[in-house]
Amino acid sequence: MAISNKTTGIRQQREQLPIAQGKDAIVREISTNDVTIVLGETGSGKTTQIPQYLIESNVINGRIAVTQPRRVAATSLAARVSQEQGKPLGSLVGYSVRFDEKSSHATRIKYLTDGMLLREMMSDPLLERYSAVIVDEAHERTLRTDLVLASLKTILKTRNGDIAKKAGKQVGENPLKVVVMSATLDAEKFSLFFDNAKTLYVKGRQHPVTIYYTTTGQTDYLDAALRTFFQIHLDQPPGDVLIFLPGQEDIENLNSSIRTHAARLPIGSPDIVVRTLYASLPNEYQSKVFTPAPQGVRKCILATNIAETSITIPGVKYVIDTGKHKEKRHISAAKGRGADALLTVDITKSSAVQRAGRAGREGRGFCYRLYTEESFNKMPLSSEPEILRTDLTTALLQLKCVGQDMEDIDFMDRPDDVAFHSSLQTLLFLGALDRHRGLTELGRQMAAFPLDSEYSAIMLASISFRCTSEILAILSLMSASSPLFPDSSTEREAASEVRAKFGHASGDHITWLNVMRAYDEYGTHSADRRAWCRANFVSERALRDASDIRRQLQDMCEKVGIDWQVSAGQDVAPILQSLAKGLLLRSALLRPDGTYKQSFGSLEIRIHPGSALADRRSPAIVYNELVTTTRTYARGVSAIPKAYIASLSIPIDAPQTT
Ligand SMILES: Nc1ncnc2c1ncn2[C@@H]1O[C@H](COP(=O)(O)OP(=O)(O)OP(=O)(O)O)[C@@H](O)[C@H]1O
Repeated sequence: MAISNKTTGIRQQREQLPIAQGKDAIVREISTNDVTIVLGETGSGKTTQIPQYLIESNVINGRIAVTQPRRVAATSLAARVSQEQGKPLGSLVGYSVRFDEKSSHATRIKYLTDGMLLREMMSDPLLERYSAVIVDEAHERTLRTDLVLASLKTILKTRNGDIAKKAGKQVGENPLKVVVMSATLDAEKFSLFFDNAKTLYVKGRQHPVTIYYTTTGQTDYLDAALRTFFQIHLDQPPGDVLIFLPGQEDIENLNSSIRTHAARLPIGSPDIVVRTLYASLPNEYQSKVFTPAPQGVRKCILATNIAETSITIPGVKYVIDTGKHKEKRHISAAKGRGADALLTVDITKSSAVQRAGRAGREGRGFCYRLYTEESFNKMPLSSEPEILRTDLTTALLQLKCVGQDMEDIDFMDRPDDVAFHSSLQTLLFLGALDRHRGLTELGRQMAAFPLDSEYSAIMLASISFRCTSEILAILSLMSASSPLFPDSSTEREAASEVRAKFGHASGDHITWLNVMRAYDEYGTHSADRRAWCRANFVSERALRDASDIRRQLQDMCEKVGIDWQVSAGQDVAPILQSLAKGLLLRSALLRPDGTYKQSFGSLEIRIHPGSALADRRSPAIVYNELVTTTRTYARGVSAIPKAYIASLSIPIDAPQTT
């Protein structure tokens, strides 16, 4: 029968993974140590197998959390492991990512983003609902991974160590096991951080991956990727191709070049289907990359580094690695607020190894590195931890809510004082902390929403300004994964004419609200809505995504007793007041030359050309974000009365310590 064949097939696959040989040793070590570091080659079976071994061998009788830096990894791993267990997704094996969860009381293995685990700590500071936490892909050192690692170190002391003893609790009553995993981490550093934790090495990879390098450096990585893809397509046996590119724009460009070239191939050449995968693509589109191509068709997946770790895309035999990725860097201003810059930079050795590891998961694989072997050898092992180059405001607030102070926490790498101080000021200004750095009731309410602190502050301000319905629509669009107005250059002119009817003199936020209102009124029939979006050059994806997010925020409001239906009608003043409450530290004043200067910082800013306010001179503005390319641009901009800024007393000095 088909089902039992499938089950036998999966069982055999599990048994053939390199990790299967070390199963007993792994189980034994984890059962005897509080913390274990597991280092094993990509594809050896760490992420899918270790949680199952721990459950199957009864070493862990409670629940296991397995963290992932990215949501697509969490959801696809949960799907795979429930299939291996022969159980529906959300029963024995589940997942939890922001705005999406599939788990139940029966769930024993939960794959979740590290951000979601931090969120769970707010209601369960010692993570007592878990008997084991597995931190996967720890080499990535995302901000949240570092926060999870630091928190686990504190939790271990309470649940397993001295503090439990002192509190009169029997040590071992509900001890926690921690496993830290990766294919490419600096095991010694992690082991030292966890008081000389035991390191296990899983030997061997399932299938060999042959690596090719270019003989000279490539100046145009898009052109090189295009040529390499067609060489594979025309000369190599069947197998899907995964191409790593820095960002969405490159993905879209290469997508259209591949389509154009494919149309010109000689008759009889195999067909090509192109799929894309990047963070701002909504879930349902992301999961399309996992659907097999029809027989005889070669699938080409264009992805950013979100496909770099943890995931297995069935069918992928060839990987093309451009050697580039985008990295967010926080540029600190000499005084006050800085800006985030998204830069295209060379990848690290860890990334190169992980990328190659996406081939060879089901059979022999091939990786074409579009750089020289010498460049590879010169790459640093891993990138600078995110905690050293990012804004810390929301992290700081979350830690406060679980009773931890960033100053007292033992981090693997400590953020510098400037970044720390600027985040403290933001929280003080938003009213989340008092002058003694104590958490306020408002701060606790802010942290309860899965939004950045500034956005939560806007949300809570809307209650007193009586415009929660409108603010929820705006915040949902601000949190949606793709932009409302896609910037396709071919349609730019036509688009701007049509969109003008939604435009509002105050700027982008009310313009977005107008679009969402029109979309809401247009009815619920999905074909009609799609046609309406196309005719108006707005992204249906963004609106659908925003509608989902709004529904979840509405549910959360209901849970905490906020009436989300309160509306300001056509009056925009309360909406702008609420926005200003959260965004005032992101405000700027017009200068005579038409540029802007931050009100609480020293950066010179221009309004992004895609903004509704691009051609206007508004005396004072607030913005969602700053993006630095050759210049610094404000995106998501609204004009506000200058008096809002002047009237505020900003506690700009260092907060007092007690
Ligand atoms: N969705 C899937 N479809 C088919 N095979 C899969 C799938 N997920 C995993 N596998 C198989 O299981 C193997 C082990 O995957 P797993 O994610 O556990 O490896 P890993 O050691 O954690 O690797 P990495 O560090 O690259 O994440 C893969 O190489 C592949 O053969």
